[in-house]
Amino acid sequence: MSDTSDSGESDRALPNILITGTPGTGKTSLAEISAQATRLTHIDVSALVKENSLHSGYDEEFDTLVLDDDKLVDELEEKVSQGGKIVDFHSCEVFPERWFDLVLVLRTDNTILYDRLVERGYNQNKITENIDCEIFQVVLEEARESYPEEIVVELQSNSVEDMESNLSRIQQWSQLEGLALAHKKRWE
Ligand SMILES: Nc1ncnc2c1ncn2[C@@H]1O[C@H](COP(=O)(O)OP(=O)(O)OP(=O)(O)O)[C@@H](O)[C@H]1O
Repeated sequence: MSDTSDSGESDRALPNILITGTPGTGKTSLAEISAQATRLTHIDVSALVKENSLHSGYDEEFDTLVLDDDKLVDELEEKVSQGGKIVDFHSCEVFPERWFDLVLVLRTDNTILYDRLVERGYNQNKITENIDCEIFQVVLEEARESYPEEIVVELQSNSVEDMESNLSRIQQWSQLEGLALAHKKRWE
């Protein structure tokens, strides 16, 4: 069953949310607690890429896997088209625009992000690359270029209070959007 009608409108019964942002900004943490608090299912893309070898090798310099975009999109298409997913990944331009009803870009202050990346054991090269990525807000610009501006929301993710506030916004939004989608389906 296609998930888009001729107008490109999705006919998902439950919304899809993408949580993106520089590595270390808290995507997986927020996605996990949000899935527990809503009817949305969490898809940790980084874990999926590793488990299903959705990459074309390993980049020694930046200590990272080289993503195979086509393999990833093929793997996710059916799952995401059903709706009701909260997807977390540090990049967003690889995904079709029609997949998501809301794109949350997490932002973290550089000093806080630096400490998190050190704690995670990243090498200096990888830390510098990610801090530069956050300073130049690479992921936010990528999200704004890839999705309609009105569905891209920037959220601070520095503290536990921020995480709690972000969670309650996701809970409220997913309930409202879920109602709206159900209403739309009922009256189509
Ligand atoms: N809002 C927050 N306040 C304080 N600590 C946080 C917050 N969000 C995440 N953290 C902590 O920061 C670290 C990184 O979080 P997490 O793994 O969720 O980031 P991520 O963006 O998913 O990283 P990656 O993209 O590498 O998977 C974890 O130790 C987590 O507990």
